[in-house]
Amino acid sequence: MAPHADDSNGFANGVVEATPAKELFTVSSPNVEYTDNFIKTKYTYRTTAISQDADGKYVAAPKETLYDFKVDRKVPKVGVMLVGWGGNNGTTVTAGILANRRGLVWETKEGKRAANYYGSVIMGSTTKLGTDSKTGREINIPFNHLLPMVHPNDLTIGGWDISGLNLADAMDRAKVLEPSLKSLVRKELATMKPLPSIYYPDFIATNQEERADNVIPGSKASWAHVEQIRKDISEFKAANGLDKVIVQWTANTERYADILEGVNDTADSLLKSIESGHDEISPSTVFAVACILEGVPFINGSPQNTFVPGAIQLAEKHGAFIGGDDFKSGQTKMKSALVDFLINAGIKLTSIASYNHLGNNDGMNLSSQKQFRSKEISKSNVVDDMVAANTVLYKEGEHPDHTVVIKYMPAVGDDKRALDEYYAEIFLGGHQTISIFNVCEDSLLASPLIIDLVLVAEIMTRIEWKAHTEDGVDAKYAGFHSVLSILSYMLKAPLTPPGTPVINSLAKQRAALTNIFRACVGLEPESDMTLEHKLF
Ligand SMILES: NC(=O)c1ccc[n+]([C@@H]2O[C@H](COP(=O)([O-])OP(=O)(O)OC[C@H]3O[C@@H](n4cnc5c(N)ncnc54)[C@H](O)[C@@H]3O)[C@@H](O)[C@H]2O)c1
Ligand SMILES: O=P([O-])([O-])O[C@@H]1[C@@H](O)[C@H](O)[C@@H](O)[C@H](O)[C@@H]1O
Repeated sequence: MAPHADDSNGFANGVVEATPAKELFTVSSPNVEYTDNFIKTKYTYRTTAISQDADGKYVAAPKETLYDFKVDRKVPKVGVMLVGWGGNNGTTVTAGILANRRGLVWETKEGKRAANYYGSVIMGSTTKLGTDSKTGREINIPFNHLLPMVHPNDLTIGGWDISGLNLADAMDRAKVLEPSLKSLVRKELATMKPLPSIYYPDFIATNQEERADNVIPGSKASWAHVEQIRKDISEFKAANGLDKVIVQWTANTERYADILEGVNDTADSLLKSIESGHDEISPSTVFAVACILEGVPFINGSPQNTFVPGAIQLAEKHGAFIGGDDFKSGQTKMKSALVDFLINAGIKLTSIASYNHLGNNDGMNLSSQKQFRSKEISKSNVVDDMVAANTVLYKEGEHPDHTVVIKYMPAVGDDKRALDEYYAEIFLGGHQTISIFNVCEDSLLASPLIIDLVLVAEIMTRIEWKAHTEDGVDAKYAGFHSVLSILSYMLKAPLTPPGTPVINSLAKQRAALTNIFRACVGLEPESDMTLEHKLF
C-alpha cells in the first residue's frame, strides 16, 4: 500500500510495506538451479580431516562432502512475539521497526535523524560477493541480499509482559528514545498491549514484583501455562494472517535452574515436571516447551539456562528450532573481538577485568546475586575457545584471570558504562595494558540483534539439505539441527548441538554465518586469499 501524505503526527497513514528486495545477483553455475519456488544447489563442502600416525605426527587429509541445499524463495509473512515486550529492548525494537517502516525523521540536539538499522549485521552490513572480472575490484552487497530474507519493516510484532503497561507508556518508562521520536510513534504504540504472562517470583529478582500486574494465575509451572502460551501464539498468527511466528525471550534474566535427574534432564521428565507443577521449571523453559510443541522457533536473549537438557531433547524430537543465549550487545561483543585479535596475534593475555554499571530495569534485576550469576557466567565464558586454541601461549588448563562486575546505578539509566582492562605479556618480558571506556546505549545496541535473530532464524526454516554419502544420496531433505548455532554472532553464550564445540570468536562466527549463506546459493566460502592479486 503506498503511503499517504504525512498526517499531523509526522508519519504516513499507510503502512509502507518494504518493497521486496530486488535480487542484486544470480549465480551462474552448473551446480545452481533457480526455479520459481526454490534455489537448489550442489555444494561440495571441503574440510581437512586430521589423524595421527604411529609417531603421533598429525596427518592432514583434504575431505570433501557433497550436499544438496534447497532454499524456499517465497518470503513469508512473519510475526515476532517478544516475551518481555514491555521492557527496554521490547519497546525500543518495536519503535525502531515502526520508525523504519514509515521512514521517520525526527529532531535531535545534533539535528535531524532518520530511522535506520545500524547495529544489525543483516541490515546494516555488507558482504563480499566476489571480484569484478574486469577491474579486479571487490564487489560487496548488503548482507540481507545474500538470501531471500524477510525485511524487518514487514514484521508483525506482539508479545507478553508481566507488566500491563501499553507500549507507549512502557516506552516512556524505558527512557531510551528521544521525545521527538517517541511523539511520532506514540499513537500506534499506545494501541499495543502485552498479553498477560506467567510469573514465578523465585526466578527473577524480588525487586520486579511491583511491575507484575499482568500475570496468568499460577506461580509455578503447569500444563495450563503451556496451553495458554500455545493458544496465544496460534491466535496471534491467525489474527494477523501470518505464515510464521518466531518467539524471543527478552524478559528479565532468571536464576539458573538446577538440572535434576527425573525433573528436567530428559524431554519426558520435563513434560512430566510441568504437568506436576515442579517448582524448578522456569518461565523461560515453559515458554520454550510451548514454542517447541507449537513448532515455532524460540530464541533466548538472556543468560539463564532456559534450555535444560530436557528442552533440547524435546526440540530435537519435534524438529523445532531453538537458539540462545544472551544478546551479545556491547562489552562482550568488544571482548570477543579484542581477545580474538590479541591471542591470534600471539600476545599473551593474562588478565581481563570487565566492570560496568547501568541504571535500567535490567540492571536492577541483575543487582540480585542469583540473577547476576547467570550474567556473570555468560560474560565470562566468551574467551574459553580462543584461549584453548592457542597452546603456544597457554598450557593445558591455563587461562587469563577474568573478572566480571556489574553494578546498578539508576542515574545512568540505559546508557551503560563499561570499563575494561586487558593486561598482556608481550615480547621479552614486556607488558601491554589496554583500557577501554565504552558507553553503550544498551537497548539501542540490543534491539538490532533481536531483529537479526528473527531474520536468521526465519530463513533457517526455509533451508533444507541432503548429503551424498558412499551409500548414495539421502532419500529426503532435512532441516538444520534444532539448535541453531548459526545464531552465535548475536549471542554471548552460543547454544550448540550437544557434543559440538562452542565458538566465541566473533570473526569465526561471522564467517560461519556468511559462508553457510553462500553455500546455500552455491558459492564457495569467502577465503580472502585474493590470489588473483598475488599470483601474476
Ligand atoms: N539491552 C541489552 O544490552 C542486553 C544485552 C544482553 C542481554 N540482555 C537481556 O535482555 C533482557 C531484557 O533486557 P531489557 O533491558 O529489555 O530489560 P527490561 O527489564 O527493561 O525488560 C524485561 C521485561 O521483561 C518483563 N518480564 C519479566 N519476567 C517476565 C515473564 N515471565 N514474562 C513476560 N515478561 C516478563 C519485565 O516486566 C520487563 O518489562 C534481560 O534479560 C537482559 O539481561 C539485554
Ligand atoms: O552484551 P554486554 O554489553 O557484554 O552485556 C550487557 C551487560 O554488560 C549489562 O550489565 C547487562 O545489563 C546487559 O543485559 C548486557 O548483558
